[in-house]
Amino acid sequence: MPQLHVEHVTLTFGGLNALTDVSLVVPEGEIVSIIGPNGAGKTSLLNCISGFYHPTRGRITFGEHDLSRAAPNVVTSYGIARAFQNLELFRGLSVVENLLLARHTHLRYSLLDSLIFYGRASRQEAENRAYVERIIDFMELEAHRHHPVGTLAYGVQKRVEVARALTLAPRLLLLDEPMAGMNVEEKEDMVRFILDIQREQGISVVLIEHDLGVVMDISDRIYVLDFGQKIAEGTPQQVSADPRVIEAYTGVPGAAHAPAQGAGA
Ligand SMILES: Nc1ncnc2c1ncn2[C@@H]1O[C@H](COP(=O)(O)OP(=O)(O)OP(=O)(O)O)[C@@H](O)[C@H]1O
Repeated sequence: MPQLHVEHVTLTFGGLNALTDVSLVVPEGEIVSIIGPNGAGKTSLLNCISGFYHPTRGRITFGEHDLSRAAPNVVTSYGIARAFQNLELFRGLSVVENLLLARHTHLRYSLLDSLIFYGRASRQEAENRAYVERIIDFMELEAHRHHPVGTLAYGVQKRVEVARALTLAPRLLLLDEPMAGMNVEEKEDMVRFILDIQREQGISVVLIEHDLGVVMDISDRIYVLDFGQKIAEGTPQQVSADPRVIEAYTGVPGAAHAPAQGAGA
């Protein structure tokens, strides 16, 4: 499975550097979190990886693919899917319809294909439905499958958003604050799903999350951004003991003995 490499990426908007010389690696099958205070550049980095922004300088690769100038649909075709902070779902459509639509958009076959290769198109259609049903089972959405997404509890909608990304059969999943706005029970469920995605499906995960308790619990590796620069990286233990991280979160210089965990962002 390919690794993601972000190499010396700088992203500039007008005079502002949203990212300055940021490098990171996401090894196969690992959960890598990106944390940092508000405005640190986390979403900008995710936007660069997923093709919504292109780095001003630097390079991003996924296996043999260069993502630095790739459009979002091309990045998706390389096996990278993203679940969005603000849900990208059709609220009037049911869970099944949303997932089928996402899978169709990804695995498009033309009208001509459908006419000439009718058998192939209908077989593909049956496979799509079976695939979507497996994702529904995996994300425990059976009870909601025919409900319009807009009528579901917020925590369930976030789960559908992750399911939508999974229908693209990714090898790397980008999760932008998947637990924002959730209660404790919903967060525990989401943590379990993220761990299952990693362990059972072998999918690598890049996670942006403000709940540092969750981040410390489930990450293999953490990168810390502040004002667009990488200020620390390492295991949860290393990062939570790093004085630069504690200072970035608390604003207290040299507060080396204050616990970073639960500092909030
Ligand atoms: N499209 C844009 N145009 C101009 N500035 C932008 C744009 N996108 C992001 N920025 C700026 O880049 C900086 C980093 O923003 P970004 O949203 O990446 O931070 P973040 O760490 O994700 O913050 P948060 O935790 O609040 O979501 C901010 O100063 C932001 O205002």
